[in-house]
Amino acid sequence: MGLNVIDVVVGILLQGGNQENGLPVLHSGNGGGSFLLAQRPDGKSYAGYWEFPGGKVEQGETLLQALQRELCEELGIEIVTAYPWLARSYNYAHGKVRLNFFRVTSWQGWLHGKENQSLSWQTTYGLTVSPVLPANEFIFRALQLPSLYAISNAAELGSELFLERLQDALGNGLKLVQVREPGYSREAMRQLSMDVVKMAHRYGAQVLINSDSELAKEVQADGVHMTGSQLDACQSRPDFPLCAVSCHSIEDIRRASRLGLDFVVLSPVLPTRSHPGAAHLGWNRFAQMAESSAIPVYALGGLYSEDMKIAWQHGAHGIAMLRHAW
Ligand SMILES: Nc1nc2c([nH]c(=O)n2[C@H]2C[C@H](O)[C@@H](COP(=O)(O)OP(=O)(O)OP(=O)(O)O)O2)c(=O)[nH]1
Repeated sequence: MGLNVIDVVVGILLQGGNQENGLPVLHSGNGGGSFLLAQRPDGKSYAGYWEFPGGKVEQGETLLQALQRELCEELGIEIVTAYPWLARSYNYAHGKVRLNFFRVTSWQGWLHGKENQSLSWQTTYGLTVSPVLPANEFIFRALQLPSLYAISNAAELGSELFLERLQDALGNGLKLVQVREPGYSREAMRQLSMDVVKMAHRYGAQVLINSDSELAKEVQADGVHMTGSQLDACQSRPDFPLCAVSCHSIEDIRRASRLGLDFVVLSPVLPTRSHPGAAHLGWNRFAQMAESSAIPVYALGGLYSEDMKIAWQHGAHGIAMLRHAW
C-alpha cells in the first residue's frame, strides 16, 4: 500500500433473504434481505452521510482484526462470521482511501449505535436514507447479485429436459442465468434464448446471453456475458443493465472493472470433467486473484453447490455452475 493511502475496513452486516436454489443464503439482494447503514456523527468529515460501519486500520492490525475492533467500538458486537468481498480505492479531498469490504453474516451481542449514530436496515429495492458516501454507490448494485450464476447445458441435456430443469431451479429461487451453447447454430441459440428469457422473467430472474450482444437485444435479455477476447477488444461498457465477462488473470479482472462491468467469472478453480488434466487455479490462487477486485467475482470450474461457503471464504461473491447447476 502506498504511503499516502489510508486503509479502511468496511463491514456490510447482512440479514434475512429468501432461499436461493436451496443453497446456503448469505444475503439475497432481491429476495428481501437487508443490510445495515449508519449515519456519520457530527464532527467527522461527511457528517450526516450514511455509510457501512467500519473505519481506519490501525498499525499492526490485520484487516479482520480492524473490522472486529471497529464493529465492537461502533456497534457493541463481536463478529462470528465475516467473508472478504470487494476492495476499491477512492480519492477524497482529505486523502486517498482503500476500502476493504467484508460481508458480515453473524455476530454476537446487543447491536446498537455506541457513538450515538443513527442506524438503519436497508434493502436494495431502494434506499430510504440519503445521502450515502460517494465511494459506496457501486456497492448497492453489487449487493443485488445472487450467490449462484447458472450456465445453460441444453446441448448435453436436450432443450426440453434443460427447460424443465430450469423451471425447477427458478421455482427454487434461481435468479441469474447465462445462455451459452457453443455447439448451437444461431437459430437454435435464438430459440433457446427466447424460451429462457420468457421463463426466467416470469420468476423475476435475469438472463445474460453469451458473447452475442445483438442476440441479447433481439430476445430482450438483461445482459451480455463477454468472452475474454471480447473483453480485450472492448472500448466501453456494452449498453445493457447487466454486463459480465469470463476472466483468467488479474489483468482481465482489472480491465473489467475499469470498463464498469457488473461482475466477472474466474476459472477454472478446480479440475472439470470436460478438461480433467488441465491446469487449474486452486482456492488459494483464486483468493489472491479475487482479493483486490472492485467488482464481484464468481468462482467457476468443477464446483458443486456445497462449495458455496468455501468460495465465500476465498473472496468469491458466489459460484457459477454449468453441469452441476441442473
Ligand atoms: N466506515 C466507513 N468509511 C467509509 C465508507 N465508505 C467510504 O468511502 N469510507 C471512507 C470515509 C473515510 O474517508 C474513511 C473512514 O474513515 P473514518 O473517519 O470513518 O475512520 P474512523 O472510524 O477510524 O474514524 P477516526 O477515528 O479517524 O475519526 O473511509 C463506509 O462505508 N464506511
